[in-house]
Amino acid sequence: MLRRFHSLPGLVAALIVSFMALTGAVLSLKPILERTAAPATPSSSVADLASAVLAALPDTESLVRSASGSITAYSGSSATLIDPTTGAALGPAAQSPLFTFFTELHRSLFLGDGGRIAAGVAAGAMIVLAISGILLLLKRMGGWRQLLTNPRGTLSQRLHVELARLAVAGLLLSALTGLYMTLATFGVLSDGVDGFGFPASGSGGTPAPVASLAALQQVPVRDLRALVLPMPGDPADVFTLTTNTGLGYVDPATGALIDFTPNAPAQTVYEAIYTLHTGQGVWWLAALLGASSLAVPALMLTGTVVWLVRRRSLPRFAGDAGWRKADTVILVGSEGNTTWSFAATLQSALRENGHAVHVAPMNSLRPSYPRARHVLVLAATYGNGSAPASARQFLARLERFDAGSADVAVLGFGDRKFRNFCAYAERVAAALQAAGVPSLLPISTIDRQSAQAFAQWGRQLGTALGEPVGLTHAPALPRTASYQLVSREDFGVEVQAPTVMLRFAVPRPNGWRRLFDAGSFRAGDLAGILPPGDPIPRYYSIASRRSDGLLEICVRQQPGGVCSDYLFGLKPGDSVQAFVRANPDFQPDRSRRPLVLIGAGAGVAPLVGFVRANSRKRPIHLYFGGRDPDSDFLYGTELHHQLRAGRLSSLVTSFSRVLGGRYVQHRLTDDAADLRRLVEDGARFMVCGSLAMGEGVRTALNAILAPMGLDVEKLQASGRYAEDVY
Ligand SMILES: Cc1cc2nc3c(=O)[nH]c(=O)nc-3n(C[C@H](O)[C@H](O)[C@H](O)COP(=O)(O)O)c2cc1C
Repeated sequence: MLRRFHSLPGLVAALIVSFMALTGAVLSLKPILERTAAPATPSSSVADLASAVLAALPDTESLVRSASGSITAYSGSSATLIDPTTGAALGPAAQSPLFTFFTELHRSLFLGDGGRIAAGVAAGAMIVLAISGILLLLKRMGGWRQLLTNPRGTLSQRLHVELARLAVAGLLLSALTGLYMTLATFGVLSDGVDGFGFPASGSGGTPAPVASLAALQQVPVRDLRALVLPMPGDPADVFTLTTNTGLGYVDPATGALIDFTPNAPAQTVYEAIYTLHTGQGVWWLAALLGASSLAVPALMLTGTVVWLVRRRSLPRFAGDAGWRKADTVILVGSEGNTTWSFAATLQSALRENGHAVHVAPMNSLRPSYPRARHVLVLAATYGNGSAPASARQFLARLERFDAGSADVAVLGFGDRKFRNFCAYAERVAAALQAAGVPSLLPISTIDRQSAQAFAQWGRQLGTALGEPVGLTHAPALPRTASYQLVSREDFGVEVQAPTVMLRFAVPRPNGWRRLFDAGSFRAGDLAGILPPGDPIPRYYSIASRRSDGLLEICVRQQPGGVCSDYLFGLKPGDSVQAFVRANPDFQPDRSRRPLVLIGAGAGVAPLVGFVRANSRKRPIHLYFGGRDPDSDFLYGTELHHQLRAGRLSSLVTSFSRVLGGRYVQHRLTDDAADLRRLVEDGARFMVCGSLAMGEGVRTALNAILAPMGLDVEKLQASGRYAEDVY
């Protein structure tokens, strides 16, 4: 919803908003130029100034002081620029035709009231864009604290975020004040100016010299806005004096101030808002507003690219029946998009059978589907059994769901090497059952995108529907790039734990392609590697950052492992097909509380990356498990260096193939008292390694935490325990 708010009015209003912003940016030059030519603020009085001007220009009818401090004397149709200190005439005052043109263009596009309304609508659109953008950013970065951290994603996404962060305050200010001024123009809000009352009449006495008039002597020139002189030959006429604080009249004979009316509060507000919008008299504000406005076309361009990329990444389904007409609804919970390709195969098989099919993300679950007889939910699982991106709102939406006469089948997609195999799909199936939605089929699961298992499920579905459903699925290849191996280091061969540290050069797309490049990554993210001839990627945790220019992973050779065998065979100069994938569930939080990192073998790779990035020197305690310090102590030299540099507070190692060898979980038990103290200080745990090691660590930590009334599950529920085990 938020995204739709940010993109739909965004694209529709982008052009007019950009136009308003660019004309506004031109106008912002005016206060800046005026500032460069600004006269010194004189300390003299209005009486002295008027007297000096009248001596030089006896026909002067009025004096006007601009927000930037320049003074103009008007007489009939002639306007003369005045030196505010001496009152001397400096020459004819000419309005810049450029600024006059742009002012009118910006206010009304030369279209009268219609243009003024369009300008107001553009201001409203800008407000919607700015606020929805801030909320999206908060969601994306994970809260206020993270708002200023480095953005992620494609170059266009990063540029969009960086520019928006710089410009949003100025743009919101321009838009809010612009909208206020439009509403004031049409009388919806008051500008506090109710027209002038009748000017008071003077005493009718003989006019005294202007320099001697007390009321004018008391007003310094810096407070003057305008002084209208009395008509010569009209003894009853008076001076009309407008100052920063109000409007009054001055008797030309006695110099007394008559009927001074202070500005109404609404006028003061209007004037403040006018200044905030135009930056008049405040050059640095004008510069800020102008610079923010210049960002708008760039935001429009990068925003459009972001929108196009997102659209391109969502699979398109030809012949979608729409949710109102569909008899079968397929809902997809996916993060890496592969489940969408299974949905496409299913959709086309059902359409061939004559079904009206609608396919949508699980997040788009509607309160009801009027004609649906079957709802088929295809859901992947992520992290610790959590929902993939396109399903995060599903369970909340389910509370308002009325299945009507439809029944439901859930198909889970996952990977058995994770502890919570298809756990999210199971949660969805349980929630549907609890909501009383009748079941078409019991839940089934697909391990590692198995096309055979999918075809088998198709046969079960066909039996339940009473029609053959042939699901022949050809997995779609993920979009990859070529990563060339720069160097490799081998470990653990002597202790039967061959592990290789591989460093690849990060490919940099050329020219405009960089805008679409999603190749940014940080330690803890995943490198998806495609072994030749195999469409299913294998994921490895990354130890480096994109800015290092290298993608570094550690791979343990698995007996019969297709991908690990392939990677072990690589020589420097060889290339692999790979892509990177964010792994937000396995990232250190931004707090300064202690971090306890536990890793064994190749699992230490992302943890070393977290230590490298610890420039704030947050307390980090690392437990490393291996077999023999002489053979598989990965990153041993570097970790000792990080200890000396203060990025690592303590390093505890544990080797299993040495005399009295032990596993890393045993070292945790040795340190139980210290660990409990760290937990009291709010420590967070991050564990990376094999499934068996992950289980051992859990068991040890549960025993350590028990006296505190805590366990790993509780820490996990409060976001203080993350694991990446396989
Ligand atoms: C970072 C990551 C975490 C995963 N966590 C789990 C998990 O906890 N349980 C599971 O069964 N599968 C897990 N998987 C496997 C995915 O669910 C599986 O590959 C699925 O087919 C991906 O579908 P998608 O590409 O549509 O998102 C994980 C995959 C990745 C990349």
